[in-house]
Amino acid sequence: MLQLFTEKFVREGVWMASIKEQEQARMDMVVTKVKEAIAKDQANLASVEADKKAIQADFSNNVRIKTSTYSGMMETALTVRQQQQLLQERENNMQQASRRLEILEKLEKKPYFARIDFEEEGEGKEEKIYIGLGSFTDGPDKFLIYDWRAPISSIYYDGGGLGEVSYQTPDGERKVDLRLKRQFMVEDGKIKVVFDTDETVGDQMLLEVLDENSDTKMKSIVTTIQREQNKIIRDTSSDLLFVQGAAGSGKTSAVLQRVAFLLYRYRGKLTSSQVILFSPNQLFNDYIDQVLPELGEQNMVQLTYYQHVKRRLPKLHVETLQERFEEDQAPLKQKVKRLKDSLDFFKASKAYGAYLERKGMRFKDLRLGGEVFFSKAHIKQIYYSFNENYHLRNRLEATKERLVKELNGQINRYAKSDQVQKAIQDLSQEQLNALYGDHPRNFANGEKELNFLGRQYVMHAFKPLHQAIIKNHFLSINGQYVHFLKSVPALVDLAKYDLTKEEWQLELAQVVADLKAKKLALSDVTAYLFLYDQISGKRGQTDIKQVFIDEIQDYTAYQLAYLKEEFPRAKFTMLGDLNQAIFTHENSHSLLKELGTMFPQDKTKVVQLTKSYRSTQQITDFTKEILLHGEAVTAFERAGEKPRLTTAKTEADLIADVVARLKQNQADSLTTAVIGKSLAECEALTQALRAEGQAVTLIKTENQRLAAGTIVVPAYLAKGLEFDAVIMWQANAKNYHADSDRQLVYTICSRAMHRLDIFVSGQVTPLFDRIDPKLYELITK
Ligand SMILES: Nc1ncnc2c1ncn2[C@@H]1O[C@H](COP(=O)(O)OP(=O)(O)OP(=O)(O)O)[C@@H](O)[C@H]1O
Repeated sequence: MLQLFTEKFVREGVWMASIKEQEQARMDMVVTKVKEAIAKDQANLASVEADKKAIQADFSNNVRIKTSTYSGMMETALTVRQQQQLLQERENNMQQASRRLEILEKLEKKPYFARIDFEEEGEGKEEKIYIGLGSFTDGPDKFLIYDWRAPISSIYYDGGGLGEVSYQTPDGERKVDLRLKRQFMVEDGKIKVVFDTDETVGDQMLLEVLDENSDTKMKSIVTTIQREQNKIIRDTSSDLLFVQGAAGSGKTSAVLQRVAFLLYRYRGKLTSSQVILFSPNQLFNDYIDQVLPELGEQNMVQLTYYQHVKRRLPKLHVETLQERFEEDQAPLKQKVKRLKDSLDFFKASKAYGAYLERKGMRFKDLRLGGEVFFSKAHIKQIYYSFNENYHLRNRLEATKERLVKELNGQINRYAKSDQVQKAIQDLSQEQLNALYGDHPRNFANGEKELNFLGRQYVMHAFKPLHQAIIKNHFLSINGQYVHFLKSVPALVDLAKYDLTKEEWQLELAQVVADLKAKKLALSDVTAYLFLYDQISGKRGQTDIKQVFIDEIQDYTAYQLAYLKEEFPRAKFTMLGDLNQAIFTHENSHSLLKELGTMFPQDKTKVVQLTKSYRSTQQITDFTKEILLHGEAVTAFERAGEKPRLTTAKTEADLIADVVARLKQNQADSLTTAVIGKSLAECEALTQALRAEGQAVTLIKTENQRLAAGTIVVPAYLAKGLEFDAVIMWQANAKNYHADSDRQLVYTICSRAMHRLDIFVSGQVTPLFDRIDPKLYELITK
């Protein structure tokens, strides 16, 4: 029997070896052609560049600037325009050519990673295609490589076994009989390993990829996209695509692949600057910024919600990530936050906006030199003098127009006044020249000239006032926001949020004090901006076509509703794990419900990802038990060590063990992140580790870069990241006791790919009580 098996393996081994040879021969042929194409493209690029230089040289040598006559000026303008167009055309060609060249250079190293053989229904002949990062042809329609985003490539990812499968084309669904699915691991044009997929070796390649070590930059998953991830990547029909996925299930990876897919699918109609990705923090932005370039695409716009709002409020201190995380929330604050974060509060903001169309606007006097020029009562009277067809935007515009008109009237009146006329007589020649400016000095008579100078003089003096009108300085946004908060009891049922009117008054006093100190909590910022947008009639950014929001569980319904108003033409992809809500806690579970009311049902798709790829089976089995409903999470079968929980009486007793662990990890070539709860705790630990001779980098703010080697990082900055080994520092009952800490503990532990250690002095967090002791190793010091 054993002999039979051995023979079978030897036979298969020999067979695979000859397949590898054949495939390598084909790959060599393709690489040669890619090289030829590179040489051709380089020559092309050089000639376009030379062409561009020639146009520039021609321009500076031959264009004579003629400004003495009108026709001369027109002629010059036309020539300049023509030259600019020529240059622009060359510039576009160059950009396209260099992008193509970049892809070809990638293809030279790794032409493709998969082959599929299939027969299309009704075609009667078998086809075989190779799939890589970009398409490459050898003559019209002779594809040597298919782009992974081409419709047909989908069947490689849609997986399962061989046999009948279907794929979507822009013209509808097509069926094929899939006969072979072959994967290649390639380095520098050489095939290292070939896998033929059948029932027995389904995920061999994935296993190899997941076994690799972490990096300070995220990598693309193009070679091993899984079926459920493929659905997310290729969806084109939803206005809202909501991806709920376990930690490490590939949400971020899939969504970055999706951006690349959409840029390909809508080439010419969608550019990377029309795609925005909101990330949890700046560190994460930095972590993922190589994925799209690796896929041969340009990065989309990437920012955090904080950056997005903060840049509009430069003069206010907006609560930072750290403040938000580390503040101790009193029960009243929590109730208030629940209300302010809700869709009810958003609706109240809208209702208040509608109310302002009739009354309630707050204005500030417009002053000049300390004197009231336009009083707030006057401005208010103008504002509400327009009929009810005027909405807030038109009302504001019309008010400004009226104020400018009145200002002009005043300017004319002042210009003729004796006071001004006298002032002009006293001006020096230099000051007069400044008043004339570029204006021709051929006045019909002296009076006209004096009038002109008078106007100029007054206009100059009134300029700050004019600016103040244009810049809406007569609006009182702080006063208006406070007024809105005062009106809230009439707009929302406070009892629904378990709040009394007295409690709301307390909150109001707090916001007033905050605004005086030029501060704003994050839960007020969005409502504040939205109010300003309504009053000023700011239009949404209609050019943005795709908005991606990662770690959606940390957003509030209010913020999402606001983003939807801001990007009215965009389709949304939101991804998150309601089990990792570290800022919004229990609210996160109602988020999905609230989202459901914001988008049309038939245009909303919810996809669940339950398989976790990041961690070994042992780590995933452990981390999912931290959750109350973790049973839905399944581990990808990759074996590793059990997580280890080390306890000691005092913190000092633990340091030596942490150091020993770090050394072991280094010896095993594993990069470690030590994750603590607060920044203060991380700072203290960093010092202790450094005193023991460990070179560690402390990540203090999100604006830092992820360094190679061991890092110490507070939990709220570890979102979305992953590390070979994680040391959770001080998982004690003091740090993590409430049920609401569960999600944070889960987030920390689920950052580990290959090894997880937990250190505790004092009492272990009760959140571990429910974990089966068989799932970890307990070491008591
Ligand atoms: N199809 C895949 N092929 C290869 N690797 C994958 C695949 N899917 C996920 N991974 C890997 O699993 C890890 C986790 O992926 P990712 O960070 O995208 O997950 P996530 O769902 O966003 O996680 P979290 O919510 O915990 O931040 C990454 O290392 C990623 O490369």
